[in-house]
Amino acid sequence: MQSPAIAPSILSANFARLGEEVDAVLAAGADWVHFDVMDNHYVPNLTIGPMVCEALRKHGVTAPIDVHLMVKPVDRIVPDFASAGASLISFHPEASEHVHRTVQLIKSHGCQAGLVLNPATPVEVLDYVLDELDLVLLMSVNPGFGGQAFIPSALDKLRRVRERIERSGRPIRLEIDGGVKVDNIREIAAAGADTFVAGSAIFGAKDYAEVIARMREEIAKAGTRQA
Ligand SMILES: O=C(CO)[C@@H](O)[C@H](O)COP(=O)(O)O
Ligand SMILES: [Co+2]
Repeated sequence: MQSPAIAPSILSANFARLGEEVDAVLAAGADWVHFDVMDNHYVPNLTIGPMVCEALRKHGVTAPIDVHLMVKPVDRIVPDFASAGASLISFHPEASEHVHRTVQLIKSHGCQAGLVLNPATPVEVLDYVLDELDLVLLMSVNPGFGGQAFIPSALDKLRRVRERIERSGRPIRLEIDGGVKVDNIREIAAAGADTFVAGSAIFGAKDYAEVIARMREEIAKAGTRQA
């Protein structure tokens, strides 16, 4: 398993002060910046694009930017995000005509590639592409909005994907996204996640550092219990 990474979703940040919000959350101990891209077509919401990613890089953000594409079609926006400074680019298989080709496209632009599984997308979608991936992102809410409740069936799905990753023998990250809080992150980590997106739980708190520290403590407890 990879070392735990906490990736605050900027969907819940104050967009009027985005640069400061990202600086604050990284200073508070976050590892990555989770960047939710929505197109009002694949999902019923509209957010931010490559220009905002580039603006964060120009602002001085050096942490990995974890781009979660909820757009259809996917391929034509990939090069723009790569040039804008994305570190990882993940997409939903339902939004790509040719999943394997999109993975290769992302990697050919120098980014790490992830595939995102919606709550009702079966894990078998990974069967012929897992060996090409750097990350699997499991949605524990339906994509489109922050602040939704964690769907409990994601725990069993995490275990099933974790088994597949272990069998592959490759250092593939397993990321969970949606409804992650201090009070459920231990169970989520014990089920096999190593990368944790949290939007409302972090940006909705007064003290970002305190929430991130408590999340890390809970993740560490899951590790102790597994050992
Ligand atoms: O991709 C998405 C929603 O589609 C997420 O990244 C959310 O933004 C996570 O928000 P919380 O559930 O943690 O508030
Ligand atoms: Co997301």
